[in-house]
Amino acid sequence: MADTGVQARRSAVYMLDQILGDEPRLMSELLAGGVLDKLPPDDRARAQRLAVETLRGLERADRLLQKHLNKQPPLTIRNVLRVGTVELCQGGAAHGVVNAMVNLVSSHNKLSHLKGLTNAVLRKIATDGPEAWAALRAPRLPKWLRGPLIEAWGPDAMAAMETAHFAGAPLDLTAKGDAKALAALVGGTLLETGTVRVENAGQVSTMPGFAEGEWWVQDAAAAIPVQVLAPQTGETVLDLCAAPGGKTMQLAAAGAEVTAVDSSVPRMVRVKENLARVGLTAKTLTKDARAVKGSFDAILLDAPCSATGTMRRHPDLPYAKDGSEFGDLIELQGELIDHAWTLLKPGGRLVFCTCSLLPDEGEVQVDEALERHEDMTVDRDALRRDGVSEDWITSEGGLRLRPDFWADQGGMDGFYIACLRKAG
Ligand SMILES: C[S@@+](CC[C@H](N)C(=O)[O-])C[C@H]1O[C@@H](n2cnc3c(N)ncnc32)[C@H](O)[C@@H]1O
Repeated sequence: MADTGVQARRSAVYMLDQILGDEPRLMSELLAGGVLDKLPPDDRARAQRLAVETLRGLERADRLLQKHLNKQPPLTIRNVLRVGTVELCQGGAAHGVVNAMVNLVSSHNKLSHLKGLTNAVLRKIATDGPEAWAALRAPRLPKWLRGPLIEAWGPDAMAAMETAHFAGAPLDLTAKGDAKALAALVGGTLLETGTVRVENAGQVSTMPGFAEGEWWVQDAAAAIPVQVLAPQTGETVLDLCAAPGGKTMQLAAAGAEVTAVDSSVPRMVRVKENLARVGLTAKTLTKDARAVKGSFDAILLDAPCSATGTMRRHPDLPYAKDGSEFGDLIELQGELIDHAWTLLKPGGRLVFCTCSLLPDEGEVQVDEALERHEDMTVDRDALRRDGVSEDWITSEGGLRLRPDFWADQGGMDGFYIACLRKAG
């Protein structure tokens, strides 16, 4: 019998039930908990793609669906309809999508009586949905996050960022060696900053050079902090908050003597696995960065943060979070900067970065750190790298990267990066 895709769709709906439910979970937590482990690899990829695409287009899907619903059905049926709507409006074959969704509902213990509704609504969407979909605005972020981001960057930038979130993200790779050779190997584009960008990539682990450890996945923006740090062969470099190790691998590939620290046991296992796959070495310490001792030539602090810069890759974040834990993270970031400063040799440099769009986790952190530390200055010259625009340099001397930058090349994650020099 032909694969009807019911299993992948059922798993996508289950993930959406969890992410959008009363006790919201992040997709990364669900995946780490093995939510898709029982599916064959193709279905796993399909389920994840369907859930991600549905979250990206959630507002559009809900707008189309509200025309056909007199009252809100239970969350699972809403998610069935949302997944079906997104598929239908993005070119899915009407017959296949509607049948799969009706089968999915028919086999549900408690909701099978809603198969008629599912059938009727999705048939209407199949008829008038695709044209209406294309005319709708790019989905907006939920208010709790939209407000602070408009305050920080203004309404036009917000709209551009929402367009970038809806567009999603290509696959970005960092080469262990020659980036030009990697671009040729994987059929990607070499960006000015040295990242290799691949459009419409398939399964990562089957791509050329993966098994040989010739590259790792890393967003173009996330590769810039290590370039700003500019590690030299033989320098002692402390990589604080290192897991899963993208920047650790960059530092080690540059020939630095790297000590990588992360407080998470399972995430540190991933650092070790990643280093082993690419054949690079670093000393690893699983502990709180605030308990680290020693003295280093250079330090990279990729602090835990809201991760709001990564929403084009993680569209679950604005739904699974509500900002309530951001205050604690902002406080921790300040503590981490202060402790890292005690570990830096005179004349050394600390690169502080976060994958956040909130100034409190970037520009404001640096402003406040400069007030606390008389021996700290900002090194603007360190930011002048190939592909890095002068326009991205902020008043206090950091680098502000946003998802709407490089829009014609596929965008980049949001990041903040600053290089802080200690007096010699
Ligand atoms: C943004 S991620 C780091 C990404 C990593 N640098 C990379 O490039 O792959 C932040 C990390 O900080 C770690 N973390 C959170 N609080 C920490 C603490 N107090 N000490 C050390 N690591 C911490 C988390 O476990 C998480 O792995």
